Amino acid sequence: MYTLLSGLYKYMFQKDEYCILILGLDNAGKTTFLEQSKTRFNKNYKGMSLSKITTTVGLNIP
Ligand SMILES: Nc1nc2c(ncn2[C@@H]2O[C@H](COP(=O)(O)OP(=O)(O)OP(=O)(O)O)[C@@H](O)[C@H]2O)c(=O)[nH]1
Ligand SMILES: [Mg+2]
Repeated sequence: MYTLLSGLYKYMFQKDEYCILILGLDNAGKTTFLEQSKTRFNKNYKGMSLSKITTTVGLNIP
């Protein structure tokens, strides 16, 4: 019974999770696209100014 109820709860309230790979050459606009997407779809996220985005060194894990 507990499993049934917890499964129903998860089905109703859990958010879907997606994995997205952004692939492109240097200076293709990957970081800009990521920042713009986060700004557009996350109301609480205050986006980085476009002029401040420079070449990414290492990883960019959101
Ligand atoms: N005109 C134009 N410029 C863009 C667009 N998207 C990004 N840029 C510019 O392209 C340049 C590189 O953007 P980045 O987002 O740093 O590119 P990146 O793919 O993350 O680069 P790396 O981190 O070096 O791999 C920046 O000067 C951006 O302002 C676009 O849609 N149009
Ligand atoms: Mg980058």
